[in-house]
Amino acid sequence: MLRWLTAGESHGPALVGTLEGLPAGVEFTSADVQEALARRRLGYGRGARMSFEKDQVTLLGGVRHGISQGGPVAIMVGNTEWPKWETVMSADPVDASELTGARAAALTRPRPGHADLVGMTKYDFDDARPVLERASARETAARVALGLVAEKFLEQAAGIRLVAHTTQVGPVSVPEGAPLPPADATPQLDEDPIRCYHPETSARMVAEIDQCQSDGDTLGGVVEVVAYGVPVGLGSHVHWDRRLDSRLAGALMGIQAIKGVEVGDGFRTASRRGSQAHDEIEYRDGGVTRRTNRAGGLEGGMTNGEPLRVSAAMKPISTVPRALDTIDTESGEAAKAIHQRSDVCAVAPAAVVAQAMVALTLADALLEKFGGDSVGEVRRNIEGYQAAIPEHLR
Ligand SMILES: Cc1cc2nc3c(=O)[nH]c(=O)nc-3n(C[C@H](O)[C@H](O)[C@H](O)COP(=O)(O)O)c2cc1C
Ligand SMILES: C=C(O[C@@H]1CC(C(=O)O)=C[C@@H](OP(=O)(O)O)[C@H]1O)C(=O)O
Repeated sequence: MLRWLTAGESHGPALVGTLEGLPAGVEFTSADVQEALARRRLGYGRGARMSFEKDQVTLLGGVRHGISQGGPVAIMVGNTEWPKWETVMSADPVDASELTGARAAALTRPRPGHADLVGMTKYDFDDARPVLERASARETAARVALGLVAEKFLEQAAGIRLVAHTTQVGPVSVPEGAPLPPADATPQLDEDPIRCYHPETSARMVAEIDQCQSDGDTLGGVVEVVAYGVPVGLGSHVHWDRRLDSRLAGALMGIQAIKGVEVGDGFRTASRRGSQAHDEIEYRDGGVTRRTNRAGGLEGGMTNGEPLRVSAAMKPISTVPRALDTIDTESGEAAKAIHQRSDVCAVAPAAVVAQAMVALTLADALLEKFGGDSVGEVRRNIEGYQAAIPEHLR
């Protein structure tokens, strides 16, 4: 079983991620983690904070000389902006006279679409700061760090490769039937800053973001994660919480601002007839295959050997520059929501986060099916299982 936890606040000194249950022998370095974090920062529509703040990676435990040791992996993602926030976000008590300036003032105009108002009520705060600090998607940096480790494990133990792409920004979508990005795809971000791998659509998405920004508004969209080389039989049909589709949906819905998840063609299959919705099975090129992959590689809650495809729909960024109506919790009057700066569209970084969550979920399912305390043992277990599948069913 693989477990993961994160801790830390948006303007705290660092985020920390812990991954427990990772076998020994997974090769990765702090440079690999740093690279994954850099991918999460990029993407057209990100706000000013991304340009000056830097992530500083420290591998705190569970890895030695670039190889996992079997113990919990702990990764710290330091925040270079911490000195500016040291007093406001100090863990230890500070003298009230030290708390000065706009950052120290209580935030009493909760922003619609954020956790601010409900969090203040639920946790009994008269300031939204403690709520927004933890609700912020800055936390996804820790998940991406852990997801990179899970991805290395998947590739080294099972040859599984993941790629994530943007399929929709606001009303602009990649055309139906466009080819999936291949396993080794890396977008040229100067040509495709939205990570959609479809140049013509990418340009339209960028134009849509520009228009939205000049209108003082924000955008959401849809991302898809594809996993290639997943063995048959991860997950199970026997119980609801063992179905891999249910676990993937939960993992993706756990990302800030994700409001819907689709497996394969998802909602589109609801409008089709059965003959146009399912994937007929055939022998081709000496093996069993599906003629189409509308199911996204999952049947009965189990992987079927076809590329796994899961999509997540992101709502538009909640902090709208053309400030939305709210209330002031201190004065009890109507007010305009606070807006300092924010992303206009964060769909491209959400693709990187979605990839991390799918990697962690698949790594957990792989270990559940095959077990093993080292990468070599997991690999041998997969090979043994595959060798026992009758030839005419492979
Ligand atoms: C990668 C990423 C970046 C985000 N950046 C912002 C942002 O700059 N401003 C903002 O208001 N919301 C941003 N969000 C979304 C908020 O965190 C989210 O809307 C908020 O937590 C409430 O959403 P919920 O109701 O799904 O929790 C971002 C989300 C993600 C995944
Ligand atoms: C810092 C990150 O994203 C932040 C997520 C976020 C939010 O409300 O979720 C709001 C923005 O921060 P701020 O409100 O301080 O400008 C983003 O920059 C990050 O992804 O590393």
